[in-house]
Amino acid sequence: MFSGAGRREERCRLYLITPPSFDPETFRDTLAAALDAGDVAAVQLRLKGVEDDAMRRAAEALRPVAQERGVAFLMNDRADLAVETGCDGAHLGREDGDLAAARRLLGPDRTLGATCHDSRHLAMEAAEAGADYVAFGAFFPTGTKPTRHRPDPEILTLWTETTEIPCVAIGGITPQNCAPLVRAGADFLAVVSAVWGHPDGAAAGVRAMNRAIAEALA
Ligand SMILES: Cc1ncc(COP(=O)(O)OP(=O)(O)O)c(N)n1
Ligand SMILES: Cc1nc(C(=O)O)sc1CCOP(=O)(O)O
Ligand SMILES: [Mg+2]
Repeated sequence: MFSGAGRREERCRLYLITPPSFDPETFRDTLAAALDAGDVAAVQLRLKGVEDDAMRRAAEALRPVAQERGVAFLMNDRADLAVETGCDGAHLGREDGDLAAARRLLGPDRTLGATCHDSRHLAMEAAEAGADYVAFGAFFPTGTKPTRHRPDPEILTLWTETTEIPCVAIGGITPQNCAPLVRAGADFLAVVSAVWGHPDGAAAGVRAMNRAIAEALA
């Protein structure tokens, strides 16, 4: 999905991150409905401040829903748990351990993603350490988590012009504001609220994001 420098896709795809809290058994159906509604490249399991067993249970419930549909399933923060629970990869931030060590743990075939805030320097270091994609953000204010960095969309253009490693844009992205990021070259848009918080449900959220991406590229 993300792996393989030199194989960037010519389109921009949706990357879903799970809501801040949910019941895995109930959320399984919500996730299935969202993934059946349109094009989604990846799902990230992001649960903060919970025990490892809660992450394991959530992965066990949700991973098959994604993988059965050909959607990559990534674990946030933890490369070790990603391997243990059969995830397709892990996303690590600056506080989540050494990227090169995570690369070794994940092996060559699983995906490694890295948070790079507003810094091309961090992104270049991440790519050198073996990241399959780099994530820039937060592009817009978000209520999902506190953020300190506000990159200009131009960072996406500068990145895509100079490297083959795909880039993810994140932070406050909605159907209404995503066009500049898509046009600047984001390979993926990562969202939480735009889909799980959509007033007409998550499936409508996926359809709205897909439509907005397509319109931005038309
Ligand atoms: C795709 C993607 N990009 C950025 C993040 C943020 O990671 P991090 O900085 O480690 O913050 P937390 O998500 O762990 O709170 C992400 N998770 N996914
Ligand atoms: C998990 C996360 N990381 C960010 C970063 O800037 O690194 S912003 C963010 C939250 C994204 O949620 P929403 O789509 O609801 O704004
Ligand atoms: Mg993290």
